[in-house]
Amino acid sequence: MVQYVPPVRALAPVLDIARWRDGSDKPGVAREFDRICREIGFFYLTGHGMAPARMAGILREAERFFVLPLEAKQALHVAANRRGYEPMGLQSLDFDAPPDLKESMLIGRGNPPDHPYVLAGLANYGANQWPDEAALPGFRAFCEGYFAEAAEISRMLMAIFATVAGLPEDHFEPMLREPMATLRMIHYPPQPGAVVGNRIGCGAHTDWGAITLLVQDDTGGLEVQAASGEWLYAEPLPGAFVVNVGDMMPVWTDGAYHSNPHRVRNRSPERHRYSVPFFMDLDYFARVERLPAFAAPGSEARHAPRTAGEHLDLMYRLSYGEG
Ligand SMILES: O=C(O)CCC(=O)C(=O)O
Ligand SMILES: [Fe+2]
Repeated sequence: MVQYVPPVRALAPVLDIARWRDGSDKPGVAREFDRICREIGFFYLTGHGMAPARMAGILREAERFFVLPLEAKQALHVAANRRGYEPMGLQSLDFDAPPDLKESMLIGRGNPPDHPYVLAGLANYGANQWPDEAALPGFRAFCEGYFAEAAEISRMLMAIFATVAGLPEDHFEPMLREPMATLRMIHYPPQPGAVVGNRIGCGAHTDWGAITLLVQDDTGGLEVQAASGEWLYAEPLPGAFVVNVGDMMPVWTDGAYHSNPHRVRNRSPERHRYSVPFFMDLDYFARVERLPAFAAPGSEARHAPRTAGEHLDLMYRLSYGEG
């Protein structure tokens, strides 16, 4: 358990990918991505192309969802495939800390029931649980549109990473064809005053996949731990996503990139905080191991190879106390 001590300064790096998107300086953007990720696996992403209205819109949809009566949300109670509504207090992202002060709505790609991964009973695939259209008009369509664009931006970041590693831009595509991608809408009630019993909005954790794209409202509260051990505020930057690399990156890069611990405390005395991370996790069966570009000659890999799905399953079980 990570004992809560407030941060000391602010997260700084900004990666602008406009020159990747228009093709004017792909190598320059790849170099900048690499430079930042070697320093800290967390940065603000600009030049990504998502309209501000869509970024604001997904936060608005999250708020519309969470203000529904509890019974309406409970009717969508999270299923074994990890899609649906997760009430307050179910998960401890810092595994042996008290449960997180948050409620969530988990949305995936909505694979059909005859999809082989759904038939095989793999979590993170399969049907979503949507509220009634009458109760929340437009919610589903908006979420699906956001999901598709967030996935595209994540794929672009993976193409940038492939370039850094001296690989073709589409190197990771086979691992992203059937991704365990998840949109998690989150509501954090206000938590003013001192932290009691080390219980906060979400406990210190790393993300478990490849890359995460986060949109947060202007309440603030996200905190990131640098490799030095120092905690940093990752306050919202208008128009930017907060992007972080997940646990697969240190494996690919032999520890050159950090999957930094982070946590949330909504310090506001009265404001409810809404945030929406989009987790771009790989295909369940993707095997992740050190890439040649990151292997010093004759050295042993620092991190054992792993299967993306097994890692995710283990982390889910630990964070829900099913360890
Ligand atoms: O709400 C946030 O700002 C971050 C949430 C987060 O880190 C997570 O759900 O993994
Ligand atoms: Fe996270």
